[in-house]
Amino acid sequence: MNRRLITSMLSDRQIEDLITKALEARETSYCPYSRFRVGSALRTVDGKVFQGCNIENAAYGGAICAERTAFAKAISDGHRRFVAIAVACDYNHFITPCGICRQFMNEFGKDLEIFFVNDDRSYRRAVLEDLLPYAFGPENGPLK
Ligand SMILES: O=c1ccn([C@H]2C[C@H](O)[C@@H](CO)O2)c(=O)[nH]1
Ligand SMILES: [Zn+2]
Repeated sequence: MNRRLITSMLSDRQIEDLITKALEARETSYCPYSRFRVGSALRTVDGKVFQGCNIENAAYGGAICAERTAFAKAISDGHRRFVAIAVACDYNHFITPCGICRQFMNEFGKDLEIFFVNDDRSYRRAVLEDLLPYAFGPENGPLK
């Protein structure tokens, strides 16, 4: 199903909850090198929400983004199916996931809704498939 042109699968209340949790998750960000705090909140199909933050490293390449932190927490707790993720940074800015995160998230479903959250709680919404067109995913690799 192509969900790009239709409205969110989430209710307004669920969207607001995800926004609150993404903004809150910034507080735990470990970002002494960039000073760019990012928080995320990932909702599973059964309604659980996992929060994530970016975690940087003295060896800069070892950093992990807020999006992948939330996915790692959820997957390692046994969840594989997700409906949406909200991402927020500290600025008046609609942050969008980096290329590594887009590929990482695509493994678990190109239908994922992504909410880019501004400091004032306003947001933009996209579907992962539109952020990573012609993706190489599990249906193309050795699992196909
Ligand atoms: O969508 C994004 C973009 C960037 N970052 C992090 C990585 C790094 O710690 C800092 C600056 O790029 O922000 C995220 O967590 N998510
Ligand atoms: Zn990323």
